[in-house]
Amino acid sequence: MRTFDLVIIGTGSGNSILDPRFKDWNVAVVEKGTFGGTCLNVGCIPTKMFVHTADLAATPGASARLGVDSTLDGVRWDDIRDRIFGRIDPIAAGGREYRKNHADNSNVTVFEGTGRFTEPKVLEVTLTDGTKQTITAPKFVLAAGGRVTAPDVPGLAEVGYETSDTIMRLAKLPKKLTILGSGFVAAEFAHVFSSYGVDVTVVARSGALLRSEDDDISGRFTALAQEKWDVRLDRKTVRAERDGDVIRLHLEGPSGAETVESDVLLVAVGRTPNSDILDVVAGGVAVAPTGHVVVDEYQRTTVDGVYAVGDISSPYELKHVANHEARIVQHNLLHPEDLRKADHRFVPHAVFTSPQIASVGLTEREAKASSQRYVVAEQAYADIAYGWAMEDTSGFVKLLADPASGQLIGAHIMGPQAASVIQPLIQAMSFGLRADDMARGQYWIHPGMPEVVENALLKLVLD
Ligand SMILES: Cc1cc2nc3c(=O)[nH]c(=O)nc-3n(C[C@H](O)[C@H](O)[C@H](O)COP(=O)(O)OP(=O)(O)OC[C@H]3O[C@@H](n4cnc5c(N)ncnc54)[C@H](O)[C@@H]3O)c2cc1C
Ligand SMILES: NC(=O)c1ccc[n+]([C@@H]2O[C@H](COP(=O)([O-])OP(=O)(O)OC[C@H]3O[C@@H](n4cnc5c(N)ncnc54)[C@H](O)[C@@H]3O)[C@@H](O)[C@H]2O)c1
Repeated sequence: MRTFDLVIIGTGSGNSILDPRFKDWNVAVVEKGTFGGTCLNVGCIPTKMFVHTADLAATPGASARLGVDSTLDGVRWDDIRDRIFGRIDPIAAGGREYRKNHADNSNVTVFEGTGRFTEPKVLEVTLTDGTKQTITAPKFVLAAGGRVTAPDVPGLAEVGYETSDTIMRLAKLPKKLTILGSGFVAAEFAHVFSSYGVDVTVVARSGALLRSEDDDISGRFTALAQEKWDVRLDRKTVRAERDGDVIRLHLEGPSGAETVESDVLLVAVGRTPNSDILDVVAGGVAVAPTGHVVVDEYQRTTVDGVYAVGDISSPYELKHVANHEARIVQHNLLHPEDLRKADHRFVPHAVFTSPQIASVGLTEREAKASSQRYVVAEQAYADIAYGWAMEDTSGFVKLLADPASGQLIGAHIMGPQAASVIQPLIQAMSFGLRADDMARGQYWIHPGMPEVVENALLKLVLD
């Protein structure tokens, strides 16, 4: 058994923990897949590169009503795909090379294989050549992320479906794509592929897309989606079958039995933490019923010296959360006498679909359920100067605030650049700025998009 000072499992957010301050630590890094993890290789980065090209491809369709006539001559899938991964793959390879062979990392040993705990702080790694190595350390960081799941639908495993891990590398663009699921991945890839001219069907088991968003966002997004995609709501997927090049889903819905056919099926029904593959329970680490490793506010697991970060322990499953937690663990490893807490008070997210969506804090549904007093204000993009100039028809900001304290408790935006427009609201919530002070205590550039936030703030009726 080899002994290290620190073992890091997973090279997504885990890889960012090491810096020159660890130069005197004898560190083992364990990775079973591609260096860099989900966000770099199959998540945030490539998806947003596809979304950018989708936004470009969608422009001719949106600009004619403003008097700018252009046509989309075509989408060169092979070129888009190869350009994107031609930029990403070398970063992953470079990250691996740096950790394995660069002089900066002479204190780091990379184990390429799958780690599995056999007892507390003892990890057996099955290397890619099939051999096994056992390693131990007083400190561990569990950063093994999560993986795509699939529902238990008869025939599904046999039809050859895609997931977010595989769909971006398709050999050719499909004519017809069915997406099973109606969350983040579904909304983003429906936008990408429909903008490229693919005929998209979205199968949702509930009555709305993105239903964990505020009901106004989810409702309006679903209505817009129904204009662009074949949206099947309240559908149970009963069976899947392949018939030559066609994948057929048998559904049951409000009007009875129906089928949907396509040449590619994307399954996008969520992810599960990799705590089972890692057998953290054998390592003495407690796991929640969701499969997430249990951590305290310092990102400590139930085993002394063992920390966890990112999707393996976080219900948010977002890269900015994993990054924040990695910085907290980095500090806590280096300064055990001065531990820092992770801050999960106001975790925002954005869905890079069309229109873009961003949100932070409570939805109105959650505010109602919490029985706290709240006031609501809404502002349409169309009624601020820039949104009016763009002739935006669907975008809006919805704010919830506590009228007694003046504090914002939730912000929900659908519309152009929502992921950027929301940032001052995240800042206000994080630093406790009152909504009225925020509106009146600063200039808002005219005519800038953030005026939609200013006007929503001004509409809040506080005590
Ligand atoms: C399609 C898609 C788009 C996304 N877009 C966004 C976005 O726009 N914004 C955003 O904030 N988030 C986004 N996310 C979520 C984001 O990618 C994740 O939250 C983030 O990557 C999690 O990082 P992590 O370090 O926890 O895990 P990962 O990056 O998944 O890293 C875990 C690593 O551990 C390795 N590993 C697992 N088990 C073992 C084992 N037993 N032994 C050795 N190694 C192991 C894995 O191979 C992997 O490399 C997206 C996710 C997906 C799937
Ligand atoms: N922009 C971003 O930040 C971004 C983008 C993509 C993915 N992600 C992350 O990746 C994770 C995975 O994304 P996702 O879209 O797969 O998950 P999700 O949790 O966002 O959505 C899953 C969807 O599948 C549906 N579903 C679940 N079980 C089902 C079943 N048996 N049959 C039919 N539908 C079912 C759910 O109702 C939900 O609509 C998310 O949690 C998210 O945090 C983030």
